[in-house]
Amino acid sequence: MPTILGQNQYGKAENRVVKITRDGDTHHIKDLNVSVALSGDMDDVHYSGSNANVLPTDTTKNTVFAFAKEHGIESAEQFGIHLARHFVSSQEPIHRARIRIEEYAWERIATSDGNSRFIGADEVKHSFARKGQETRVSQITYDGENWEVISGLKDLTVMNSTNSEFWGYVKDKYTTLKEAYDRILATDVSARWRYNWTSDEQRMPNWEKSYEQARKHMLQAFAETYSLSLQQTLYQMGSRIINSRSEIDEIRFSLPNNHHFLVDLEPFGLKNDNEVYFAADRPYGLIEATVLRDGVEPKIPVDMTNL
Ligand SMILES: O=c1[nH]c(=O)c2[nH]c(=O)[nH]c2[nH]1
Repeated sequence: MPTILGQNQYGKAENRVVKITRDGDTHHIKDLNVSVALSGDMDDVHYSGSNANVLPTDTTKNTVFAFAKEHGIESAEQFGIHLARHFVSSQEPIHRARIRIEEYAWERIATSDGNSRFIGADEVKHSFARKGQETRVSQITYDGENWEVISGLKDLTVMNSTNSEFWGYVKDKYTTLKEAYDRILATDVSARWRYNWTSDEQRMPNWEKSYEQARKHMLQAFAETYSLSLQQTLYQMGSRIINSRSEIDEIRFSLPNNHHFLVDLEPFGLKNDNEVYFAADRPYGLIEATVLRDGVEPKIPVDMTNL
């Protein structure tokens, strides 16, 4: 049966590019997921395997990262226009470029009043929470006598674009990680906290207020901790909640370390001055721990996935 080639397109999908623009100590984030699909004179590669007209998908990926540096990311639309025009105008066999972009929105984390290192600023200049992501969760257990209330949240994505280091760790023959003195620290917070209220219904906590306050303290601790490891930041987040909310005795975190790797732009003659990052989705470090009020028995399960 004779066959003919129908519609075809190719390119690199889901290039996760994060661009930090540093305006003094105020940072701005653009976080995009960019997919490139090119089409044109591509019969030969399908019919005979000749790659003579094929710009590698790897090159389309590099172009996305290089353009983030060269042209900046003013808007997703503007960035997509630059890319599409480039592929069609620079490659004779390419007649059509479709650039799809998802943009993840971030908002600045508000600072605490008083003893913050960022007094005077309403918002931390380099700390962000991703918009509209999180899910609030709770588990209520009652045995006819006593209550156990565990509340928390998951999928609250946060990022510090500076004030994070990681060095001084153990190095064995398999260690290749370079020490970092200014890295991005990003995680999807999953936290569960346990209330010490168990029975007196007249003295029940105000659940709405407690949730808002616990969330706020946790975010402020994330933003205000100069981090030497995600473990240290986790402990600060937990102890900030325990110290500021007397109704909460225990909190457990599961924090993926969402790695952001600086992209090597040297091959394109470009200097990457901590601006353009590849946001990797896996594998990721997973940092988990419980923070307790001193003297309290831990009760939140180690594995919180079903909680
Ligand atoms: O904050 C971190 N903690 C680690 O334990 C770790 N391990 C690693 O490779 N990177 C990091 N970062």
